[in-house]
Amino acid sequence: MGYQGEETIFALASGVERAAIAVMRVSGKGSAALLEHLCGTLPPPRHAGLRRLWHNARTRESVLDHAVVLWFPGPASYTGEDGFELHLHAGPAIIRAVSDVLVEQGARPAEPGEFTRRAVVNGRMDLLEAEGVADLVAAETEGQRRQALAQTDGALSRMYTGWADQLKQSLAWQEALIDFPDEELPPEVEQALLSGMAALLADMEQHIAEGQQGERIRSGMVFAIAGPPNAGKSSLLNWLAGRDAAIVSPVAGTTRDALEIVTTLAGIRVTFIDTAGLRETEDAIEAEGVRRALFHVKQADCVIQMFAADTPPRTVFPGAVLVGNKTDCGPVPESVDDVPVVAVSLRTGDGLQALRAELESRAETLTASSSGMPLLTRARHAAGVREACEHLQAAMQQDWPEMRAEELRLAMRALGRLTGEVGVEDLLDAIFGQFCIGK
Ligand SMILES: Nc1nc2c(ncn2[C@@H]2O[C@H](COP(=O)(O)OP(=O)(O)OP(=O)(O)O)[C@@H](O)[C@H]2O)c(=O)[nH]1
Ligand SMILES: [K+]
Ligand SMILES: [Mg+2]
Repeated sequence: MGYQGEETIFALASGVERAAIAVMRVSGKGSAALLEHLCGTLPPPRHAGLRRLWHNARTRESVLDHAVVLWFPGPASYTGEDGFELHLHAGPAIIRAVSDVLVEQGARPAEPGEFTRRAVVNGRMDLLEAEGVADLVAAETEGQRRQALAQTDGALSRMYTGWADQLKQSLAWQEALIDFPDEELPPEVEQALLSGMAALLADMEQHIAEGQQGERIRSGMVFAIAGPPNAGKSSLLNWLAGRDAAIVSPVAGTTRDALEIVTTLAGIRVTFIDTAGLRETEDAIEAEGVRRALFHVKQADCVIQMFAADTPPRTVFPGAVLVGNKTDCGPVPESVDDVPVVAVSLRTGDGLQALRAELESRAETLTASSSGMPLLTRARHAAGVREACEHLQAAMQQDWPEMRAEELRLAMRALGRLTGEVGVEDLLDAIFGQFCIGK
């Protein structure tokens, strides 16, 4: 603790859009001197004070603004360093004038994510929590907000740290087995060691298996609408979008290019893709459309398979939501291949509420954690846990005690890299480069 960034950095922490107030954030060694230069006396720590900001408070040279000032002495600050905030009137000329004084006095504009990076370097948060901050700032949906907030609160960090502790415990036992001849330790120790490792491995594997769910919440998911021509796929897309996004016509083969709309379903960001009607065709362009439709069916998190009342499908795509359209024209079968059919009419609105409920429940199922464990949210996490799993597996298969201990150490290191405890210098640039300036 007590680390002070040699360079004092500043950035506008509020957005660039027109607003009443702009928050200028400053952090680093020179903060106290800078704030005194601007407003004379420091307000009490973490208490808002109304101050005149001067070009130079000592000489009382030209007032820049009247501002609310907050003084955050380290180490109990966001970055762990001394820092302060100025709540300025948000006029561009004021922001420029204050920035100019800060630069004159030796501060420099912050790089993207530099405040949070300093917070990590100073031990105020770990890497996972920092990634949570980035996700929280970017969150657009309720699901993203909830997940990012949990990660910022350390839910994922605590789980990984707990796993690393269990590995450390196993390692301690393993080393005891190495150090003491086997007569002195009861055989149950070896047994307990192995069953502990097996239980941990099962948890990790479950976590990886649920990995997609967290990534789906974070980046959203894709529902592809597919089925034969004239089933009403484009009509469904327009209903979901609440506007005439796609061309609807009685001509079979109207849709060629896949068309996307983005909306929120049960708090999850969902992209719906309308695709070309699936059929054999001589038309080269339509054939390309069909090829793309099949590509989207394969890639999607969920397929909405549509058909018109009079032409039910012979086979159902795996996991599809089956929708029978045009109930106004005739009866729709209750199920196909034991898969229940949601019967609707996009013309009359019949069944659409039930369809929305079904789609929402799909969105929830596809993003739920069945184990109750916090979900991993990035490919980086999946790769790290997978690596830890591989070493743990290798440890369990090892008969040679020293090698087993080494595999346990490697598994611990893989988890340590996730929270940023070990060897992450190279990771920092990659992670913080994606932040916005001012965070
Ligand atoms: N009677 C009736 N007609 C419908 C209904 N839904 C859609 N239609 C009509 O069916 C025709 C085809 O609808 P589209 O939405 O273009 O069907 P599509 O599946 O996108 O067709 P392609 O893009 O050619 O594959 C249009 O004339 C729609 O107005 C419905 O519930 N009842
Ligand atoms: K059509
Ligand atoms: Mg269409």
